[in-house]
Amino acid sequence: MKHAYFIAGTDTEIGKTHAACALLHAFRAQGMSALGMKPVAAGTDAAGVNEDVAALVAASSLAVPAELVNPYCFADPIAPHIAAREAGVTMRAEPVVAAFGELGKRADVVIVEGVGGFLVPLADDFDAADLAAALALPVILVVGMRLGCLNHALLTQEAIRARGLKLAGWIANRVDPAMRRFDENLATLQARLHAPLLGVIPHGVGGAAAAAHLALPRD
Ligand SMILES: Nc1ncnc2c1ncn2[C@@H]1O[C@H](COP(=O)(O)OP(=O)(O)OP(=O)(O)O)[C@@H](O)[C@H]1O
Ligand SMILES: C[C@H](N)[C@H](N)CCCCCC(=O)O
Ligand SMILES: [Mg+2]
Repeated sequence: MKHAYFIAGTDTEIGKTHAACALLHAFRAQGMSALGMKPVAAGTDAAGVNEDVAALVAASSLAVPAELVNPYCFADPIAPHIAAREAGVTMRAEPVVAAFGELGKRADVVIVEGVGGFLVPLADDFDAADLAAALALPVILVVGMRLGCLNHALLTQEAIRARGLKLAGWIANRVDPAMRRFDENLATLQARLHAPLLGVIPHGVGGAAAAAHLALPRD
């Protein structure tokens, strides 16, 4: 494995999966093999499929066992620690770290999507930030560009730093095409986030087309 990143977001439903898939395509376009991972997923369809996992698998260049891509999956689209408690499961870092290690043996790049926002609880004394720390990964922050994102992005930057993790870059994802003062908001984030802007993903652009809007992180 040459590169691996933890994809954090300013919130749930702001484009972590969308950006993670774009990054997988961007690395693949450089001739690297790339795998997506979703350690914790909440919400499945009638066939038991989680749409984030399906999207990451579709954007990956290799087929690997599902339990490596997604060690923890719950049916209900609710806060994952609640879904886990109801299922009688106590989530821990170790199975995720082990699965991540296996993925790393098979691909040049592993892109790990978090769950919800950066501090989402996973168990009584364990949250998504702990998971990123256990994996010891640099973080790429996806900012869902809409009113309110400045505060969410800056809080997340502080939380990443507080866990001793590196913010390797950030992606501005245009979830709200009608966001007012987009350019000024983008400039505000560029001034206050201490990491390179990897790109702006336009609204309605995904997959390989979105990859064309991204620069790969330097490290
Ligand atoms: N740039 C974009 N243009 C249009 N739609 C987008 C864009 N980015 C994300 N979306 C849509 O917004 C929704 C949320 O995106 P996505 O599933 O990637 O969010 P997420 O942060 O991964 O959410 P979760 O916390 O559930 O994992 C999806 O329907 C997705 O298709
Ligand atoms: C179900 C959803 N799409 C995500 N998988 C989980 C989001 C958890 C958010 C918890 C919270 O911060 O309130
Ligand atoms: Mg997602």
